[in-house]
Amino acid sequence: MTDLDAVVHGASELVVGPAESGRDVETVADGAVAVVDGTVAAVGPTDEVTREYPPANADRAVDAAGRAVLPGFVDPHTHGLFAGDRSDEFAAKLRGTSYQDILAEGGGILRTVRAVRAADEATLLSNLLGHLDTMLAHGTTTVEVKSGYGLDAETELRMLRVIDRADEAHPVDVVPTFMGAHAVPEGRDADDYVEEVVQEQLPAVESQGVAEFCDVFCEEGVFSVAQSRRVLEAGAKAGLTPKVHAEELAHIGGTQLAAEVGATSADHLLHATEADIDALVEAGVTPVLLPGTAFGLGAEYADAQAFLDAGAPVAVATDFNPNCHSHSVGFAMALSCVVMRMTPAEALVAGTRNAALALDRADGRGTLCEGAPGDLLVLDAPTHVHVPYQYGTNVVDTVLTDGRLVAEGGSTTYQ
Ligand SMILES: N=CN[C@@H](CCC(=O)O)C(=O)O
Ligand SMILES: [Zn+2]
Repeated sequence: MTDLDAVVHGASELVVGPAESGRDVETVADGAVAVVDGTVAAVGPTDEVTREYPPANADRAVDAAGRAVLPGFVDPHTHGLFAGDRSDEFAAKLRGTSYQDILAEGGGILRTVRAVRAADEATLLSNLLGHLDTMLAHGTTTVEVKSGYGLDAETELRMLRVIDRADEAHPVDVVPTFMGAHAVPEGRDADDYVEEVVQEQLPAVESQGVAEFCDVFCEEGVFSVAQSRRVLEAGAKAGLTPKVHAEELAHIGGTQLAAEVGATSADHLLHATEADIDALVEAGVTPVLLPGTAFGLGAEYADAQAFLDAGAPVAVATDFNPNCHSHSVGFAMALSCVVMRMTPAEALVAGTRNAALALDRADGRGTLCEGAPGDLLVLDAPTHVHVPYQYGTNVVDTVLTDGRLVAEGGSTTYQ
């Protein structure tokens, strides 16, 4: 027996997914979508879809009433599990203190590490679930969450366990990434710590089966290309797919490394060169741009146009973390348009289908094509353009995951 979970109909604009060019979106006017057993069963004009799937027969019928319907947002880069408060660093950065200075003085990531080590599992879980609620109300239906605020086997595993429990408990689909190589712990030598990650942390993560990706902060003054390669190759042997934080604060070669190790994504890329971009495209690595981070740091932005012109499937993410406290993919899309000069359609594809590529999801996620997960949004606006156009406003009204209503009017509704 199949179950007609939901029929959403009467959309002024139903965004199915990227158009063939990859730089535009395919839309249906007066569109509808039917979700059966958690999966999109039909999309098309309202009269056709509702003839086959009458709203009266659905567990949930939603009259979009002239508003836009989009695929749920996918956020492929966050450090969304943390404890403590770093708002004072925001103020210090505004007065001119650099991110690196804060880190060198034991602040930044290292400060969050101290707070996370001191937090119990229940506190961490409650923190993460709270952030997931906010993300969901802003339209995120799939999110990647990294460990990396433990920097020892015990705390890294605690973080990954919490990420797994949050995935079980929450309607947002949570993708776990191990990032033991997020910073060098205080008082430790980087080479020595890399060996701890490889010989102690990775085997523990592998034995618990609690992570899908392995990420590393390949950055001047953090982990060199050689150290990052060591971690990513050991991660791959442990069954974890590589991801790389590359060329964020300086250009040191993380992008070429991402291409060499066949990473799923290379992220940040503020200082990537033309040769780097070509290498990523050649190797099929998805570039993930994080304009919210550049915004918060007052830094230069990645050259989105160069990536788009090279034919790269540009993805955007929030990089939600204590240094970039934005839960909103819509805000990242607004910055993508206003600052990186992407079109609203390019920004939407970047925050949906391409973001799913950055998480190796080949199940149609980030689109509303037949067979895709029934994760979708009804905006309080007539077209997708309103997501970046109404920057600073949450234009997401209704959220369904797997065809189930989970948020409405800015609040979650699941139990
Ligand atoms: N750059 C490294 N990691 C994070 C920042 C984490 C933090 O400052 O706590 C990022 O991607 O922006
Ligand atoms: Zn990051």
